[in-house]
Amino acid sequence: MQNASSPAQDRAELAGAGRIVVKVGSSSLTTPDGHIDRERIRDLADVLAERRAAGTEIVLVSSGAMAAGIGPMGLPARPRDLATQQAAASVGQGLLIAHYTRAFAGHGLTAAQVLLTVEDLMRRVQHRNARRALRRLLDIGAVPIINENDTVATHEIRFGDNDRLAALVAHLLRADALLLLSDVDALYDDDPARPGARRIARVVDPRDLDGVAVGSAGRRGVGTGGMVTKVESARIATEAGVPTVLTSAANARAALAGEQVGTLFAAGTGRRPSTRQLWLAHATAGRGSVVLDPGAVRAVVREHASLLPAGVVKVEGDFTAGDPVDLCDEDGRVVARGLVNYDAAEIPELMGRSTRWLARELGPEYEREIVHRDDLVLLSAAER
Ligand SMILES: Nc1ncnc2c1ncn2[C@@H]1O[C@H](COP(=O)(O)OP(=O)(O)O)[C@@H](O)[C@H]1O
Ligand SMILES: N[C@@H](CCC(=O)OP(=O)(O)O)C(=O)O
Repeated sequence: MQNASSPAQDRAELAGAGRIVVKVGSSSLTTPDGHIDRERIRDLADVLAERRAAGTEIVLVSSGAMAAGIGPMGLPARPRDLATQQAAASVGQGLLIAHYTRAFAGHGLTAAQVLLTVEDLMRRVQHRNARRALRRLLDIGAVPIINENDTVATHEIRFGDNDRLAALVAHLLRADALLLLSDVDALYDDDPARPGARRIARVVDPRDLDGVAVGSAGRRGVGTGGMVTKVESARIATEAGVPTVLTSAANARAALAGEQVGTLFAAGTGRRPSTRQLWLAHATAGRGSVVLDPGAVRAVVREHASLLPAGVVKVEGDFTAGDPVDLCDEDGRVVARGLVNYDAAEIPELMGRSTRWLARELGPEYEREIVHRDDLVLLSAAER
């Protein structure tokens, strides 16, 4: 995606933004022994309230639930098993919101907890619900504080990290900017702990990151995705037209003022993809795959057609209808991802058959596509 703006213009967009999504990581909110760092929460609320008072709508995506549950539950470290993680998040989330509520109330602002699941952004009806509720909260002047609903999320159905969730929320709400706050002041070209690592001030094209050592979570061990998910988040947001700044929580005020801190990822200028397409492309993994013959690859990639049973030659994996699956060519390259309309076990019987034949022999419900074009996104390999 092209971008012709200058560094100063990009920063000015942040300074003048009318609606900003701010994401803050666990490492910036909790102490090493697994408790909430009250001072950091107060500092963050001060900065955001200042900006709110200047008329900007603020949506906060806050991590830290699980990290904040570690101390109160008497755990020695971040738990490894899912059930204890869910329990810790449940304990920590309540405490986190209590602290935010108090800190924002000090500025006359109402904090509002919003817990989202993958389904809330994926499915059409829930998606509209989520957007309507968030918009209403902004209308009444509240500060929505979003987190993933960790207590009910399992490995199979979760965003997994709030960096990408924040980008999807920025897209959902058509935000003017996304601010990612971490414990590191910028993206560096190498692990920032290494001598000689240099700050990257501006990223205009994904190719600007060629050769950059984008590493995983920091030493504290409470963050989840490290720089990988932050860079991915910035990619999702900028593809959706939302400029993104990555910096430390300590630099939040300067970043919001448009100062040249952290790393700025400039927004693309292409057509905005749907949240569903963004989600499919960036936040899901295929639960299996279907292999397409060359004609079907052409139809899907070049003509943006739905995938019909006639073009499928093979099925792999054990998915059920509604799951994301990879669409591969006969050389095994993934060309697209989509939400499948059949269980894996049903497809062999349908492969190579025309929809008309299927409807006549098996009934009208078999006239449906394997993947409908609205539920399908091309992946970069196909677009090259
Ligand atoms: N190239 C890089 N530039 C900056 N930080 C990096 C890089 N590679 C890895 N990191 C690490 O990523 C960490 C931030 O990720 P994480 O711990 O998940 O934070 P958060 O809890 O804020 O989401 C930093 O503390 C840093 O050690
Ligand atoms: N939803 C999880 C946070 C997941 C996450 O992305 O954490 P982080 O990498 O610290 O932003 C929690 O509140 O514990």
